Amino acid sequence: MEASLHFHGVRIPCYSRTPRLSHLSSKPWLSSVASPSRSFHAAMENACKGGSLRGNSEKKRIEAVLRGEEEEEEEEATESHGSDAAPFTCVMKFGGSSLASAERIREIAQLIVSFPDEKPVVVLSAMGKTTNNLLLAGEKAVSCGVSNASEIEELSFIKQLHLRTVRELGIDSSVISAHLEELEQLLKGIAMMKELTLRTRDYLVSFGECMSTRIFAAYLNNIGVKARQYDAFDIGFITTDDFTNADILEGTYPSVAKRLNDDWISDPAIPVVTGFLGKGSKSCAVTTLGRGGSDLTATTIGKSLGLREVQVWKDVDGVLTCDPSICPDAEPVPYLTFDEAAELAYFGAQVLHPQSMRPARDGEIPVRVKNSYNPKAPGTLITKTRDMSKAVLTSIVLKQNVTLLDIVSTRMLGQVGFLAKVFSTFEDLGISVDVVATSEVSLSLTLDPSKFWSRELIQQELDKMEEELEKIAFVNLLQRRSIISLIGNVQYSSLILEKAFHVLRTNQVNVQMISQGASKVNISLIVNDSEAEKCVKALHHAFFESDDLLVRFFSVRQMDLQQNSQSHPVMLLSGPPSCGKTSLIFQFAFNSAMEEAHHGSTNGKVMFICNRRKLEAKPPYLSQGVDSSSETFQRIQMKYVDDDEGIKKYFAAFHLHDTFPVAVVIDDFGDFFDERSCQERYGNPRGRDLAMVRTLALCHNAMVHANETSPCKLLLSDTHHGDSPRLLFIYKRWVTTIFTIQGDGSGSFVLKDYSNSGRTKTAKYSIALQYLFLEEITEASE
Ligand SMILES: Nc1ncnc2c1ncn2[C@@H]1O[C@H](COP(=O)(O)OP(=O)(O)O)[C@@H](O)[C@H]1O
Ligand SMILES: N[C@@H](CC(=O)OP(=O)(O)O)C(=O)O
Repeated sequence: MEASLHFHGVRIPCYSRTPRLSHLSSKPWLSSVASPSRSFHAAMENACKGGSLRGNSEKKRIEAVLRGEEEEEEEEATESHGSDAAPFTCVMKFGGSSLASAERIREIAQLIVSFPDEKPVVVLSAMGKTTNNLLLAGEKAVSCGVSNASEIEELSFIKQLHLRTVRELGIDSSVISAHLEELEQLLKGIAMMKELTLRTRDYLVSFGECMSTRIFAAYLNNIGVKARQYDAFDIGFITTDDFTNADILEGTYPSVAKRLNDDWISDPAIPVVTGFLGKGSKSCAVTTLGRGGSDLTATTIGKSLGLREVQVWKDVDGVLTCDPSICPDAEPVPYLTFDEAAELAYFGAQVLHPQSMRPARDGEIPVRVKNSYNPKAPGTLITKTRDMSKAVLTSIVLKQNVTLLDIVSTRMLGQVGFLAKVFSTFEDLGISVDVVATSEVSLSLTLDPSKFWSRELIQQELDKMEEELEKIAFVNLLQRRSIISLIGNVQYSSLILEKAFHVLRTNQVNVQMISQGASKVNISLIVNDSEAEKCVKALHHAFFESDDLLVRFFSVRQMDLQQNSQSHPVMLLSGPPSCGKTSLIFQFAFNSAMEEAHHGSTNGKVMFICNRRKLEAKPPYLSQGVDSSSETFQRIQMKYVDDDEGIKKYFAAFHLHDTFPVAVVIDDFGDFFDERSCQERYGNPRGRDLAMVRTLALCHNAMVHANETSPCKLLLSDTHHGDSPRLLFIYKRWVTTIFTIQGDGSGSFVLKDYSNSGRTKTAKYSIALQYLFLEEITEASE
């Protein structure tokens, strides 16, 4: 008899945040992508003297703003921000890695079309490595001389890439030819001026996004998907004037909403918007939002339109447990909160822009990080809250080349205002601080080496800072340090730290500073740069890669559930009566099913074989935090059998299955073998042993067969009544891993795993109030 466990499914949170358009303009705001004069003079005038904005419509708007007509426009825009018409459903942002060639552009266009229910706003970065090439070209132009500017290698790369792409996509090259010409003129201008100001640098890099969006919109139109290109600086992205690192200003939200909504209403077309770019509120020049800033463009549009979701399409399966270039085995993190994602990005994970979570958090717009190379992978969903009860460690992030500062007050203990003085010095010098640990008279902190990845702290700034601080304190500046951030549930900080310090001690690394932020999601450890990567690898291995079978018996955060090594296909859990074995193996089944769900498998099932009567009399206790309405339960198939024949039948037909379960769990395996009937069947006083051995051999063969196709584990539980597991000698032949349970005399139980060579892992747990409580996990050398 086979049955499925039926629980109520989890409802996916639905954010119905329809923008309200109460006051629709009858006069459509016609989009204008007219090119200004593309001459050298125009380019330099724009970049160097303050123009920087392409298009007459833009100039008119700026004049209107300067004439004080801005408020009226903002008011109108605010009204339009809140209407009931909802032309758009989501933002789809594609980074440079997703747009590296004509072939990739075709795939992305198909990907967009493959979601017929979505009405997206598309946000694009520059193609491939174009931004880097533009920056390099600009730097070379400073010193190469005007006559050589056209020959700059990176300019040729950019031209070749874009011209080849339009040719291969069958688009008229006129969509980008004016930009390519202007770009060359601009580089000549830089060569003539022999300088590259931050303002010019922003204007220079803006060509990347301006061209990619024009190509993409033209291609969509070519394949019959109506699209309209937008330069962000043309549709209301107003920023501070911090060139290379500008901040979005509040006025952006209503302006962008109005422009996109109005255009849609007058002439529906998929908007294709430049990521990364804005317009300085004072200078009216093109600004950029810091490297990787298209993510911020995407979430800003999401908030501005109150959309259901922002999708950020990358070249990885979501936010990973670590930078894959350091840990190739890094795994996707299925769920994150905005706080975790922001902390992760701020502390150096290149996958998201550090500021990009702010609009999403403010507007409560879920962000989904997906892989454009592998759209079926579930990716990472970032929301305001998630179930943290299961979360221990989410991800490990490394930020290198950090400066550590030890500051000790020169005055007596208890000096009032010491910290205030120190921080006002940083404020005066415009230096931002990352990690802080303090006592009343001393302070250790790290300085942000590159404010949002664009600005390096230069030696003069450090000297000045030292000089100022030495007026009130002894200062010790330590460079080339790294911050290792452990992002996770700081409620389990003792557990995290215990494990982390064990790893660091084993690797003979001394931690120079440690800080647990108020964010409740981050513990930062400071180590020497030279040791940092080694530490991160070891920590990642310990937290995410270790073959930690023991944790599978308890409620754990999804990411702790790494694929078990195939060296443990058959396992036995042996313990005394009433020690919670059924609960432990049920949790194991649940965790295996959950892992399948998070790996995106649709058909991964777990088979739970047991005696129905016994299960109903003593149902398993779930660990606290396991959601009993979870859809994961539907992946667990119950198979009720009465005796060993039932088990044998199941495994005898195992090879006939098209797909195999990811795990088979058998509760109270030994109890299925009745002494007397086995003796009669085999005509042998040791009939029961014989029956068990034969069934185990069958089980083992079935596992070997299944594992040739896909990973499949078998977990048996059995009861022992003494110090050693009953019939251990029989099991030993067929079972690869044995877990034993013993009472510890104080009401708790101790579960031991001997499978890690040289080390014994022990989990202490108890059963109270109908829950299974994991008290601690310890590891000791044998
Ligand atoms: N924790 C992490 N999770 C995912 N990716 C990371 C992480 N840390 C660093 N990365 C790197 O970030 C890259 C994805 O970001 P990015 O290159 O900016 O994508 P795109 O160009 O599509 O915007 C990945 O290729 C990966 O190498
Ligand atoms: N093109 C810009 C902006 C951006 O967001 O790029 P990407 O999404 O490819 O990281 C950069 O390289 O910084």
